Amino acid sequence: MIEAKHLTKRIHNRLILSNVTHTFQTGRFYGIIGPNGVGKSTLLQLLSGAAKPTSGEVMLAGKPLDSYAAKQLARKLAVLQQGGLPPAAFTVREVVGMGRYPYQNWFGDEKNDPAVLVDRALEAMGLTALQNRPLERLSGGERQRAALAKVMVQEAELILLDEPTTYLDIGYQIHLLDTVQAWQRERELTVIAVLHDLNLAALYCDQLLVLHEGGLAASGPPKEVLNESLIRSVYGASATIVVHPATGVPQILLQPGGAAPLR
Ligand SMILES: Nc1ncnc2c1ncn2[C@@H]1O[C@H](COP(=O)(O)OP(=O)(O)OP(=O)(O)O)[C@@H](O)[C@H]1O
Repeated sequence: MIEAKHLTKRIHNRLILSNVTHTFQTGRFYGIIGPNGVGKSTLLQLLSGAAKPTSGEVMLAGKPLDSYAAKQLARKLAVLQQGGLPPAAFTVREVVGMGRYPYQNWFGDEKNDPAVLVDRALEAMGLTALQNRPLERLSGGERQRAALAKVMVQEAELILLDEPTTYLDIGYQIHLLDTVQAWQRERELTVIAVLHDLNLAALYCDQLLVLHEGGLAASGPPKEVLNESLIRSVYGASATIVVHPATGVPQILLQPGGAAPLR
């Protein structure tokens, strides 16, 4: 369980987040949604410890986040950064193997051979054939899949994903989220993902948190949270909500010409 307690974040004296409080329960899939620049990545950075709140605190398994040593924290939580991995000369296999660093000693060795784990993650992400190719010679989507494979081998119980479907075509978007969901359910992981695609968010998340004007505008299951007036007030867009015929979750049909002037 991870708790955001009264988190406030100012950047260069500008208030980005104000008094955000939420408890993320173990074994659930959360989506953080909201318009561009509202503070979704900032909230994820506060939850991962990559940034410090101006006030408030994050509690992980009942202890303040900053009481964890770096490697200890990396065994508990893994992060997929926005934009994934930079192009680099390391091979896909080497980069995915780097996800094991929290378990390695000074010499880069660990007790058990991680090769099987790396093989499994490469296979799950459809990267087996590309494993010896340097990252700099992959497409954006392939690099994004490598980034997720690296997160998988980290074997953390809390997974923070910042726009994980960026660069992916619709086939790989579904494949990636299916993989994350199967893995989350099998191991009772907690997943917190920043998602822009509200339809994907409704399909995969148990709970949605809607950020608007520095705070939580709404939170709850997609069926309770996603409605036409929320889409209009938060995004300034006109939408029609329909019920997905197979899953029963809300899906959004956008209406051309229905946008408010840019904020
Ligand atoms: N290092 C920084 N210096 C100055 N402003 C920053 C910095 N990092 C973020 N911000 C500002 O903080 C606000 C929140 O940024 P954040 O990246 O959290 O938004 P977001 O909701 O994830 O946006 P997007 O959907 O566009 O990715 C933005 O207005 C951004 O310009």
